[in-house]
Amino acid sequence: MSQAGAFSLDQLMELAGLSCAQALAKVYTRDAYRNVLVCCGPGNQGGDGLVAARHLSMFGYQPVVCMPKFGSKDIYKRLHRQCDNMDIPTLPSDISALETALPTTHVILDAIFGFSFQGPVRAPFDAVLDRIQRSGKPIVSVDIPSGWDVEKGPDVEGRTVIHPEVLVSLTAPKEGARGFRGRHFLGGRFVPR
Ligand SMILES: NC(=O)C1=CN([C@@H]2O[C@H](COP(=O)(O)OP(=O)(O)OC[C@H]3O[C@@H](n4cnc5c(N)ncnc54)[C@H](OP(=O)(O)O)[C@@H]3O)[C@@H](O)[C@H]2O)[C@@H](O)CC1
Repeated sequence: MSQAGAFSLDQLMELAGLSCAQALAKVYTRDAYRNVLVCCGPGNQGGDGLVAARHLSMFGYQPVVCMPKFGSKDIYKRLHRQCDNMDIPTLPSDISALETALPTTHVILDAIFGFSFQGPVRAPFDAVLDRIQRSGKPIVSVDIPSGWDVEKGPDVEGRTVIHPEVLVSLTAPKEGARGFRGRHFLGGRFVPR
């Protein structure tokens, strides 16, 4: 990871979010999948999601941000302000707003939990994972699908987990994603081969 240390968190997040937006755009064309619901968690992965929303907007998509709980770091506020400045809407934090948005959503970017997630899923994200997984919409997950154990993968008893069609691993695929059989991209290439 020595080369990753040469970048600031802002730069790492920018590269990660851009990779995610590019991967989504490669699989889901703007003409057929214009409405992208960008679901963000309270950690750095949520920051990746905010960056991706900005780039998706520049690519001609119509992203909507779902961020039911804001993390405390200043960087998330700055990234969210950039989305505001680009007129990218953010849903109200209640679950009914997400339920209302899902029928008109074409594709979901799952930027909820990354490698620091540890189960079981706590509110409000338990309901968020349930609704987006049950929506039947195609999902693109960032780094590790939300709800999956970063080492052991998706088979966690009694837990709703996201089953994406596309995964964008960042820097290197995580051990838990070994069994993933969908379309798999590697983004944020900060380390040597
Ligand atoms: N590191 C890097 O260089 C870079 C990393 N990058 C990206 O960041 C990701 C890792 O980011 P991270 O470490 O901030 O944590 P992440 O997984 O987003 O979220 C943790 C948050 O979730 C929460 N939470 C946890 N468990 C929970 C539960 N059971 N139920 C409910 N909530 C739970 C918990 O919040 P809290 O408990 O404080 O409310 C905590 O704050 C990584 O996968 C990659 O995508 C890129 O930006 C490039 C640079």
